[in-house]
Amino acid sequence: MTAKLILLRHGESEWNAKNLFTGWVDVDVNDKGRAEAIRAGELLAENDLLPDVVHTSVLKRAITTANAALATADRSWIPTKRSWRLNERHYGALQGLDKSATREKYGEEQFMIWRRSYDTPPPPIEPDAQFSQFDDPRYAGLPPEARPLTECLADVVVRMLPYWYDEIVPDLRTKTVLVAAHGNSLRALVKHLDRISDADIPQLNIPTGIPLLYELDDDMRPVTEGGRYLDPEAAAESITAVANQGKK
Ligand SMILES: O=C(O)[C@@H](CO)OP(=O)(O)O
Repeated sequence: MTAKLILLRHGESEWNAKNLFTGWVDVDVNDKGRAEAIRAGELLAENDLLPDVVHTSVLKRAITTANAALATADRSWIPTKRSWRLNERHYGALQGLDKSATREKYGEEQFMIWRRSYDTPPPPIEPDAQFSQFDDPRYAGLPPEARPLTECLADVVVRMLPYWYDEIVPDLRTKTVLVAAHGNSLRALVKHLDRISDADIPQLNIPTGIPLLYELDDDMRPVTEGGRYLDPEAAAESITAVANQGKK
C-alpha cells in the first residue's frame, strides 16, 4: 500500500502580492490567497484525498491556508501539529525588502544567488532589526544559536529533515497527511523526496495554494517522481509567476 502525502504551499500572502521578501515575517494570506485555500480544499474533496492529520509551520499564512482548505473539505476536526521546522526559509537582512528593487540594486546574478542558490544565504539580519524574529515568543524555547538570522536552502533541509523523519513519516504509515508550509520549506522537502541535485534545485518553484500529491512506497520514496498537482494547469501558471518574481 502506498502512503499519501499532500503538500500545500500557502495561498498568496499580502507580501507575495507586494513583491516583498518575507521569510519568517508572519504575514497572513490576502483575499486571493484565501480563495486559493478554499479551492485547494475543493480539490482535496473532489479527488477523495481527505487528510487524517495536518502538519503546518508556525506562520499564520500556512495556518490560515490549512484551516480554510480543511474547513472546505469538512476536515477541520483532524489532529494538527505545528513546527518552526516547516517555516519558510529565513531571508535574513532581505526580509521586508522589495524584490524588484533588490534585483535592480544588486543585479540579476546576486539576486538569484540569494533567492535560489542552494548554499549561499543572504546577509544575516540584525537580531533587533524591524523584521527580525529573534525575540518572538514562539521561538523562545529554542536556544539562541538555533534561532536563525538567515538561511540558505541547505540550512532548511538540515532543520526540516528531523521533523520529516520524526513526525511526518510515522503519520504516513497509517494516515493521509497534509503538510501546509511554504515555497522554500517545501522545495527542501521535494528536493529530499525526488533526490534533486544541488545543481538542479534552483529551477524548482512551488505554486501557491495548489495541492501536490505524492504517493510514497514503504521506503517513503515517490512512486511517481515529482508527484502530481491536483490542478496541473493552475500549477504551471503559478510556477511561472513565482519564477518571474522581481523581474518586473
Ligand atoms: O519571500 C519569501 O519568503 C519567498 C516565498 O514567498 O520568496 P522567494 O520565492 O523569492 O524565495
